Amino acid sequence: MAHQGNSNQPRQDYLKWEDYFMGLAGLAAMRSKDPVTQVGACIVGPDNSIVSVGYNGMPNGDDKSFSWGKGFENNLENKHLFVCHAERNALNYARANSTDLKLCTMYVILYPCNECAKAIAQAGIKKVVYYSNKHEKKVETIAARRIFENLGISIEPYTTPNKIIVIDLDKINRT
Ligand SMILES: O=c1ccn([C@H]2C[C@H](O)[C@@H](COP(=O)(O)O)O2)c(=O)[nH]1
Ligand SMILES: [Zn+2]
Repeated sequence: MAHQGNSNQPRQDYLKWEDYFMGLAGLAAMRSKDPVTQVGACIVGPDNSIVSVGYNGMPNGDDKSFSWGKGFENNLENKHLFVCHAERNALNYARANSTDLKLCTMYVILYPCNECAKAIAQAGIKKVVYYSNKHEKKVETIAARRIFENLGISIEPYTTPNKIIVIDLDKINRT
């Protein structure tokens, strides 16, 4: 029997495309400084090329002038009025590179809010795959769903059972 390392067969447990793209969105989310909800988005071209990634963060990464709090009576102490959403950051980066997004798909960790849904629609993206819908009862999410439905933008949950993707950087040294 051939030693595994000498096999002439391709690996079978390689990362499938959907897992790769959602994994990249998850990796981008790990850059977020939001203490509660870290969101990442990955925009993918029709040829499976990575067009852009983004995550939620304060404008220009300024964490000193803005609070990451929420639930404060004074809305100006809450993060929500200030934080730039992952989807918008990914769209802005793609636009800065003049990419036509019409045939692209967006993979995103959280179901987009209404503002992101509008930006996705304006960019011409026709397919969105999301991981969590933990804010599904919020009016922003309900409005987003209406935008997607009315404009015929496909919004699908990520269904792959692969919820944990381990990145073992040192594996290369053991094989
Ligand atoms: O479409 C969206 C919606 C939300 N976000 C970001 C904005 C905030 O940083 C968090 C939400 O915080 P909660 O504590 O869960 O209210 O998610 C986003 O990037 N994209
Ligand atoms: Zn949003």
